[in-house]
Amino acid sequence: MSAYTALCPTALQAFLADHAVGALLDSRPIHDGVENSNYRLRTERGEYVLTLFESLTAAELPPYLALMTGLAEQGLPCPRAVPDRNGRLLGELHGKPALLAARLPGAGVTDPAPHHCRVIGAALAVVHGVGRQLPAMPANRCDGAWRRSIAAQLRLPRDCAALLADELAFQDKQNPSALPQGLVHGDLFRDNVLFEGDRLTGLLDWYEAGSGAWLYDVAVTANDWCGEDPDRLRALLDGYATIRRFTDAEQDALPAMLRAAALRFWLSRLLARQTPRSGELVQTKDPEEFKRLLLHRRDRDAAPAI
Ligand SMILES: Nc1ncnc2c1ncn2[C@@H]1O[C@H](COP(=O)(O)OP(=O)(O)OP(=O)(O)O)[C@@H](O)[C@H]1O
Ligand SMILES: N[C@@H](CCO)C(=O)O
Repeated sequence: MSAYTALCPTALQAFLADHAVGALLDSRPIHDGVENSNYRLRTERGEYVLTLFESLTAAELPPYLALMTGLAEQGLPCPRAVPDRNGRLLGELHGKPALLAARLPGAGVTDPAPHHCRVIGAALAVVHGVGRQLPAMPANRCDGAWRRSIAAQLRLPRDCAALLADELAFQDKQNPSALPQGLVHGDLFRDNVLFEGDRLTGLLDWYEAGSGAWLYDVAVTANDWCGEDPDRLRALLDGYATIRRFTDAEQDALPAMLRAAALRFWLSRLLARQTPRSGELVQTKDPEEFKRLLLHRRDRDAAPAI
């Protein structure tokens, strides 16, 4: 669970008084997420999620809020911000940028069936298609320069350092910018997606979104949803391809891209473990999970084909 900032009831009441949501009936921290502080609120008018941004600043947030609004207007199940009485989407609470959004129905899927993987694959391809009609986002932050800068900050045992050096060298030889590009979510893990039964009801947490290779987004999503399970991976790729066919170059690049996506989260989780943040209720995620997956993706015999 992450709730870095504790909510003071008086400050929360004052914040909500600026929004036409009625009186607060209940508030509780949300047991998922590692980046921001999230609270589930129930008021006289309905259910909401309050996010206090712990890293992104008020100046950095507008493109992400515009993106979520644009996607929701195109019919995708993305959070809709509740404007305050002056029409502003972003407020401030405890000195942090604060966003009130309508709570979407459904719950995260921890053990997805191939069916869920097919649905999320197709949804991702829809996102990529819809993104073409929206203003371009800044470049995805987790590129080769980012990898190198994180790697330079890490203190690792010798075997991990050797694996990292070898993988960085391999990835430096790839050319993701030659692949089809556009909007990428960048973090479409299971805990950023809601399902109600078999129906997809929420695509959350767009704060890693950017412009980049669509195949990178497919690989990030596939690594978390499918792990080492080939049936889930097949289903996710098939689902995606029902909306947009992969190009020949993407088919060739998939094994390397799955490695790049595993490397990206191994690095960010290692950094989070090494530089813990203080807070009320803080969770970090296990870097070993992505080290294991990276080793699996490097195994030539296990290399998947589209
Ligand atoms: N609009 C919403 N409707 C329903 N649930 C939501 C909504 N926004 C957030 N949540 C819930 O809060 C959890 C955390 O939200 P979110 O993923 O945005 O937080 P985060 O700290 O940025 O997480 P991450 O670690 O993925 O970066 C989600 O997994 C989901 O359960
Ligand atoms: N989804 C990320 C955390 C947020 O970026 C992870 O599981 O490491």
